[in-house]
Order: sequence, then structure tokens, then C-alpha cells
Amino acid sequence: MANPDALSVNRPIVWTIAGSDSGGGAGIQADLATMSDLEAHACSVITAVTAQSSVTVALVESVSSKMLQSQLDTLASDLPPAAIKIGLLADQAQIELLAKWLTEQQACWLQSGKNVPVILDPVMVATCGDALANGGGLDFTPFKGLLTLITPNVSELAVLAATELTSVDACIAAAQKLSETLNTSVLAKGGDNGPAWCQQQANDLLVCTDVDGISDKHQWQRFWLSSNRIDTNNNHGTGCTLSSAIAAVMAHGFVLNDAVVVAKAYVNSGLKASYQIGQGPGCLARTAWPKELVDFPYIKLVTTNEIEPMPLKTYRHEQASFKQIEESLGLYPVVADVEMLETLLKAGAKTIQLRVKDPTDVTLERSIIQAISLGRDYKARVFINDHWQLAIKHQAYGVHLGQEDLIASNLEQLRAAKLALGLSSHSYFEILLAKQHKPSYIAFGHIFPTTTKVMPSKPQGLNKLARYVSLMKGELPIVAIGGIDAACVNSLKATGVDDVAVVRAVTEADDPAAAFTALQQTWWEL
Ligand SMILES: Cc1ncc(COP(=O)(O)OP(=O)(O)O)c(N)n1
Ligand SMILES: Cc1nc(C(=O)O)sc1CCOP(=O)(O)O
Ligand SMILES: [Mg+2]
Repeated sequence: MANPDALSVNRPIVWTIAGSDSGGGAGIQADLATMSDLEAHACSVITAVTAQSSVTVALVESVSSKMLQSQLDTLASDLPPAAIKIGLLADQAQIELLAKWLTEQQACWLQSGKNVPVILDPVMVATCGDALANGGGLDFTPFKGLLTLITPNVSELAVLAATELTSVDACIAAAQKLSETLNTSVLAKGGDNGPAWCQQQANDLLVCTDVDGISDKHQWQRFWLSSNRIDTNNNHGTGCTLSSAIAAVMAHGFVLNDAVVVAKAYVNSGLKASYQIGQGPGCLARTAWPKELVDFPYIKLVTTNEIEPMPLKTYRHEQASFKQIEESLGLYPVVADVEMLETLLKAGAKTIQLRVKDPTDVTLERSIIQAISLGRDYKARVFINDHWQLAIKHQAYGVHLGQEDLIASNLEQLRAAKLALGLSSHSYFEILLAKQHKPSYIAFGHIFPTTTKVMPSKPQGLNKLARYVSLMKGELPIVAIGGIDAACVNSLKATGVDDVAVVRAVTEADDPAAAFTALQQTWWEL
């Protein structure tokens, strides 16, 4: 299997615009260590120098406007950023200067078709409790429309929303309001113990606002991201680490929702290995790109009638798994009609999917009955795409559903009917959502460009696939889909992916049966 670390030869450039922490646990020092650990090249624009240890902030001195501007301009001409993290801004003049600079830059980036994510961690107070900036007095509205994400903790959210936060719904309302005021996504962090947040868990609230490249069904939604609380006092620099990790992961081309869950896993893993270095709160360890599923959060859509995040203990154990796939799915053709399905079953396909996308097709139920019956004749596993009620009614082997279909389907009925379940995913975020349902397999796509389907996301490519595979290996069978043909099966196999699904490479071949046989043989022989 390919080593995902070895695949990232090019380090994207990520900037941190923040203050120096002489104690080394937070600020610029934490940002540089995080970005470098997450395989990015880190550049720094220093806003302030702090005389700080693990127990005190003795002095904060901001750099001059001339120095701030010069750092920005000097870097921009030679080391342009793929993503930017903003941390401590010492005064209002720095906010105004940076907002003006970002406005000009974003016009240039837009012209050259570049989208540079900007993550703002509105730092106000150090972990030891001492003030770093005149937080209450700072006005962040000059950043309206310029940010991708803002990451306040509960106290910062209360200051920014100018309200007391004494209940979960007050936190949700404040995060929503902040997202509208600044026209940005918000990650309201629940890592700090507070009256509004569960004590055993770190529950972060993600408010999605016009996020690039995610499913329409996740756009404008709010999600709880929950992890068990890691019991340590060594949490100095947690917020800096989280926001710089988000910027670094986005610089690698991951969508915002992915960057947030990977960054949260990175922080969890860093907290577990954290260490005390002075008399006060110690620092997070740097534990590289997260690869342990246990460090990733549980994701739950916030619905209006259910605002509390569920206790982790309950939801981790409440559901039974869907049917397990005993024999590999192998080369898995996805076809649009029964005729093609029969041709490929005759050619030896042992797993196949009927994917009828015409909603007006009056022969749909008949096609599904025929496909299921042919599957029995040829002892093959026939999955039905989308039409889960008909699949249950006629006892198909399994159903394949997309993330969008999940919302409208009744998984309990599918589970009770003992059908296998395949779920689509297009990101870390969707993989985690899919895995929570304990399906029979998870499909990742689209790996390469495809004309079979209009996709809201960009092609994943092999590097991302290798990362997903290394996270999920041993959990569930993983099926790659999208743009797969004879020319790429070799490189797909090298990622360690379990199975591959194909449409055009088989169905649009001159001789689909021969194309299937040849592709299948190549796949098994690799
Ligand atoms: C094996 C496999 N993977 C992914 C898909 C796509 O399913 P979905 O997201 O539901 O999209 P549609 O196929 O319904 O357009 C699939 N069908 N099979
Ligand atoms: C149906 C489908 N689902 C995808 C996903 O990524 O979820 S990609 C895809 C089309 C795959 O077709 P082809 O092999 O012709 O590229
Ligand atoms: Mg579907």
C-alpha cells in the first residue's frame, strides 16, 4: 500500500499572522510547529511580541503598522499563501490594516481564479488567564466577507455576540448570529468547560456558510462535532493549534468541513500526548497527520427540535451493523438497465448495481424485480441504487445510497430487512457521517474526473484516497469510484483500496462483457 506521507512531496505554503509566544506553546510558535507537522511550509507575519511563560503574560508589544505591512507585502511577492491563519491582532489599527490588505489581495486572487481560505482565531486571553489583546474592545466587522471561518471559544463567542451564554441554545443562536454578521462559517469551540457545554465531552458547533465543494445537503447546516474530553491541564495553545491545522489541511485542498474534523483529530491526538514543561499548563505534542479513527469527532446535524449533542456513550453503541461483506466486492460494475446487468452477470460479475436515474421510468419496479431475480440465478450480489423501498419489497441483496438519499431513507427498515448497505462519500466529513451508520461498505468518489454524473465536489485524486484508506483500513470495505478505467487500476490498487466501481469503462466499451472480464482480471492479478 502507498504511504500517504510519501505522496505529499509538494508542501503548500500556509501563513500564520499572529503573535509570538516566548514560552513556545501557543501563538506563532505553535502555528509553525503545527503547519510543518501537517506537511505544509509555514510563513509567519508577526503582529505582536509577548513576554510570556506558562504562568504569565508579562508584556505585549505590537509591531508597527509599517512592519506589519512590510511582512505581508514581502511574503506576497515570493511566497503566496495557499491558506492563511490569523491569530492575535493586538489592536484595531491592525484589524483595519489587515482587512484592507485582504480586500486587495482577494480581488487579485479572484482574477487569477485562486481561492485562499482565511481562518480567524479571535484570540483575546492566554490559557493562564492573562489578557493578550483588548478583546472586548476589538471590532472584527472590517473582516466581513473576507473570512472562510472564525473559531471563537465560548468566552470569545460571548464577547463577539455581546451576550451572556448560559445555555446551549444561546450558544447556537450566538454562533448563527456571528456567521451572519461576518458572513463566514463559524466553529464555536466547546473545549473549555462552561455552563453551556457538556462536561464529559468537547462539543464544537460548526455553522456552515457558503462552504466551497460540499454537498448541497450540508450547506447552511449546523453540526455538532463531539469528542470525549481529554482530561489534561496541558492545553496551552489548543486554539492556535486547531486554527493553524485547519488552514494547513485546507492548503492541501481539503474542503472546510474536512479540515475541521482532521484538525479536531489532530488536537485530540496532541492532547493525549501533551506534556508539562513549566509551572503552568503544558503543551500539545505534535503527532503528525491523524490516522486514528478514535481521534475523529462524532458528527451530528443540529435539528431545530434536538439542540443538545447526544452523549457519546449512547450513540457509539446503539446501532447494529448492516450485513457484513464476506467475500470481496472486487470489480463492481454499475449499470443503468437490466439488459446490461444480465450481460455482465453472464460474463462473471459477482457484484453489480442497478442504477436507474430516470424518475419517470414506468418500468422501474419491473426492472428491479428482474435484476434481483437474475442476481439469484447467477448467485451474484445485486445492489439497487436509490430505490430502497422497492429493494426491501423484492428482497435485493443490498442498497446503495448517497449522503443526500440518507436523509430521506429509513435505515431502520433497511436494517430490519437485513439488506446490505453501501454509502457514498466524498470527503473525510462524509466518511465519518457514513461510518456512523455502520454500513456494509463505503464508496469514495469521484477519484478522477467523470462525465457520468455532475459532482459538486472536485476529483479526489490518489493522495486523498490514500489518506482515506489509511484511516478506514480494517473497519469496512472501501470502494473507489469515478473515472476508473484500465489505465488507472494499477495506481488505485497501490493506495490499498479494497474494491473499484466502474460505469463507462464497462458500459460504454464496444464489448462490455470483454471490457469487464479484462478489467476484472487486471484487478485480481495486481
Ligand atoms: C459503488 C457506488 N458508489 C457511489 C455511487 C453514487 O451513489 P449516489 O451518491 O447515491 O449517487 P447516484 O448514483 O444516485 O447518482 C454509486 N451509485 N455506487
Ligand atoms: C455514479 C457515480 N458516483 C460517484 C461518486 O463519486 O459518488 S462518481 C459516479 C460516476 C462514475 O462513473 P464513471 O465510472 O463512468 O466515471
Ligand atoms: Mg443515489
